[in-house]
Amino acid sequence: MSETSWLRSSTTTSTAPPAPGLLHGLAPLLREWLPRQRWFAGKGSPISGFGLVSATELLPCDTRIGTPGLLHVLLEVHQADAEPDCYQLLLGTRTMLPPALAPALIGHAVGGPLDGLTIYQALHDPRLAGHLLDRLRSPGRTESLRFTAESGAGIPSGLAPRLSTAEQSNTSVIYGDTYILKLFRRISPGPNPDLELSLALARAGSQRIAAPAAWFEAVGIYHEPATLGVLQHYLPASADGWALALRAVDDGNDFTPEARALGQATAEVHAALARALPTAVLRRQQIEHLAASMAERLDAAATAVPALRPYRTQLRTAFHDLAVLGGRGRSVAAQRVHGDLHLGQALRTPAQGWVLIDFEGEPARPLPERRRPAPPVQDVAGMLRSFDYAARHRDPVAPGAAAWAERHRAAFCVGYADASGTDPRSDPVLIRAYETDKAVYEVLYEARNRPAWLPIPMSAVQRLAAGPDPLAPPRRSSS
Ligand SMILES: Nc1ncnc2c1ncn2[C@@H]1O[C@H](COP(=O)(O)OP(=O)(O)O)[C@@H](O)[C@H]1O
Ligand SMILES: O=P(O)(O)O[C@H]1O[C@H](CO)[C@@H](O[C@H]2O[C@H](CO)[C@@H](O)[C@H](O)[C@H]2O)[C@H](O)[C@H]1O
Repeated sequence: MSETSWLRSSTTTSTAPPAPGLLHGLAPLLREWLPRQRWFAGKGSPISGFGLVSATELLPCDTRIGTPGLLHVLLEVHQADAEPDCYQLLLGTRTMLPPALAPALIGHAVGGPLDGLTIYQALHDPRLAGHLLDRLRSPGRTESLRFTAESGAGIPSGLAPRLSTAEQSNTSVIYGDTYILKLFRRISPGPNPDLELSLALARAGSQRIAAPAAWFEAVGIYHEPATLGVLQHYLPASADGWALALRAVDDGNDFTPEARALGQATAEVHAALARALPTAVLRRQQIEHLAASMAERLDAAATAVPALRPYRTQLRTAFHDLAVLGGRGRSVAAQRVHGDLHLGQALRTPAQGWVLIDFEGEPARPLPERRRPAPPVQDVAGMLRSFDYAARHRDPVAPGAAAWAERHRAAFCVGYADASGTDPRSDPVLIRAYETDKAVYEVLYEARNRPAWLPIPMSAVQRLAAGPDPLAPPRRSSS
């Protein structure tokens, strides 16, 4: 027998339970390997157990001629004091006998031998990454995996794959500078907003996004399909806004025309989202609830980061003012938004100008919350924070940093107003609440991930705690 089918005795389908044998073999390998992966969100807490959600053999390993197998796994990871998270793995399987793992793949081994096979990260193997593209080109089901191509996508075969080297929370493969496949790592039931929003925008004719060409989902496992990966058009020769802004700061160049164009692009995306997807009007109760959730996030962040505590009382006034706004009968328009907009999420392209990517929202928030309509000022606040980050990335208290940030923040708002008719600064209570909420999130993010960067959001915390921005342009009455 030349074909080694791992799952011959244990194939998982939507109707059959996963075989414990497979999990038993994989568990010790994964316990070591998972915490070392950048996308693994549960670092710092030991893994207490695994649950196999599904295992699908997309390609059997042929031990006779030495061709690799491709195994798709959804795995529940249990850790103390937390709900289990579900992760998506794409595992390559190759025989231990010659021809063994190619030198280029050795660094990407997960472990083995397991049933005589070495297990490795499949997307590093061009043959397996190519097989996945082939699977996306031909719609249909393989057990609990459903592959869909956008009608008329016409995805060609044989595009050379390369793994993206970008710092990211998921894993992406670029195919011949034509497509980029993002494989989501942490999986939740329901449509991933990155697919949901970019598909809605593409179908509405927006040029401000990378249009999806194909995607795949897990079906029959949860109460609704879970998005697993999206193949989008690749934007060649693009540069991300963060890199461009840093260069402008370092070279002393004026970046305000780009900031203004980015404000216009953001407003265009918001307008298209409001047309394409459900909107809502937030009234007293919802606004008070919003303010209360922001205050809760502040409390949680202050518990985790002592540096925040001296500013807590003053920062709370931003959320109190928001609640008062609701109490006075003001309503706030809400719609689907990007949810985690910053300069790194904007690509400057030669053909389309600014394009926004990664509509997933803040990965730490639960999916239903990320899919809820929100005031579009949430994205504006994210981008305003990003200009402040760019100005202070070398030295948070550099002379001139505050002025650079203010000029570019203002240019972004002017651009937003050009395209939408409304300057976000005309709603100072709303924008201060959202900017405060974002700065608090960033304090926690930096404390956990990049402690050396903590002074950047802390400088914003000090500014926001001091009260409403004295440099703000004429305001509309908030009552
Ligand atoms: N359509 C695209 N064209 C070109 N580059 C892209 C495209 N989509 C993403 N990228 C690049 O990949 C990086 C990571 O993408 P992103 O969607 O932010 O991933 P993640 O959600 O995993 O962080 C981006 O910063 C960008 O450099
Ligand atoms: O990369 P993600 O989209 O997952 O976002 C997370 O990481 C970002 C950093 O990479 C972080 O953004 C913060 O740092 C940026 C500079 O590196 C800055 O431009 C952003 O304004 C600032 O918020 C983001 O908050 C976090 O969710």
